[in-house]
Amino acid sequence: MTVSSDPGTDGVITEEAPAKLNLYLHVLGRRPDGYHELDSLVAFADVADTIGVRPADGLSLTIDGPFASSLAAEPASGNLVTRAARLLAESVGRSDPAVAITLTKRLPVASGIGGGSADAAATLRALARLWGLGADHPSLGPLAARLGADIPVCLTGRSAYFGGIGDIVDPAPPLPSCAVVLVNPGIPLSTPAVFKARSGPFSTAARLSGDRAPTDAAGFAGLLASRHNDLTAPALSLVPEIGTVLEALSSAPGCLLARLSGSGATCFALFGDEATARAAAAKIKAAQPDWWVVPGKLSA
Ligand SMILES: C[C@@](CO)(OP(=O)(O)O)[C@H](O)COP(=O)(O)OP(=O)(O)OC[C@H]1O[C@@H](n2ccc(N)nc2=O)[C@H](O)[C@@H]1O
Ligand SMILES: Nc1ncnc2c1ncn2[C@@H]1O[C@H](COP(=O)(O)OP(=O)(O)O)[C@@H](O)[C@H]1O
Repeated sequence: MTVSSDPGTDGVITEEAPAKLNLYLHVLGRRPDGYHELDSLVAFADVADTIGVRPADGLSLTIDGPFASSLAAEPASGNLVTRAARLLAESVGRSDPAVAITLTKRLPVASGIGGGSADAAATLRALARLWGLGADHPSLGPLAARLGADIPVCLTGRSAYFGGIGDIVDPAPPLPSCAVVLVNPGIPLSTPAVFKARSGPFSTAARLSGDRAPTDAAGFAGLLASRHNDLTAPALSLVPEIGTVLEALSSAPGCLLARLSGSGATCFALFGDEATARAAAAKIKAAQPDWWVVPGKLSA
């Protein structure tokens, strides 16, 4: 996780909020409360929103960046960033968060890469630094879980398995260096709607055996190929364009694996090196100028 010096000369503390990718996602069952039990290997890409915090008279949130307009219609009080700030302030006995927060929104909203969850986790980390609480303050984990199923894994920012409904986070073995391309067709997809559209039998858990992942991207993609994302069929039923995105990624030269992330509609493909990923991204963007197409790499 990249962080700025602590704090910057302008008094702002920044934290990156990277895109989460579900390298595989198996749905194991449905609990009586409607939540689903999951088994997923989660990794992060070097494509991120940025959170900045600085002391102020009261709590405020300013959103900029290419996807700021996607959040313009929602009240700032409902944003996961301000909810995270209020909850952390309450839990450490601060009556008011008294911080000005800036969110630079580069990740598409409601797109299966956990941008909102990453923003909330980055806010918790930034405020823990601003308030001198320490990165392992005992309030952070429980607060993350209260804010959303994906947020505990985003708090660590490292590749991990998640189990339970996303609240059980276990370290994953070191992943090989992999280049990626992320593609979103510009259609938001609601996570509850996708879970609701899921049908059919449940899967079994499929963690990689042993404590090692292959050391090369091709071997790793081969292991992932025998796993899947169980939300692909319901997501496709709601947004058929996902099929076009997966085809564009799969047919790109050098693509090792193309898959939907989370509940979609963002898809990713793995490549052995960054030059090949950049070439694939340029070709897809030229054919589909309205899509969000970003090359990058998986973080360690
Ligand atoms: C599906 C995943 C996979 O990583 O990612 P996204 O597609 O959202 O990025 C996550 O589990 C999403 O986590 P998150 O987006 O935090 O979900 P939450 O806000 O807690 O839940 C939103 C809704 O999704 C459904 N939900 C979520 C998680 C889960 N394990 N089972 C569910 O059934 C429930 O209907 C819930 O009300
Ligand atoms: N900071 C935020 N960024 C994105 N979405 C947010 C944020 N705060 C609240 N939300 C809400 O969370 C929903 C899910 O957003 P997001 O995390 O981008 O999607 P996903 O869970 O599919 O990866 C959005 O539709 C929006 O209403």
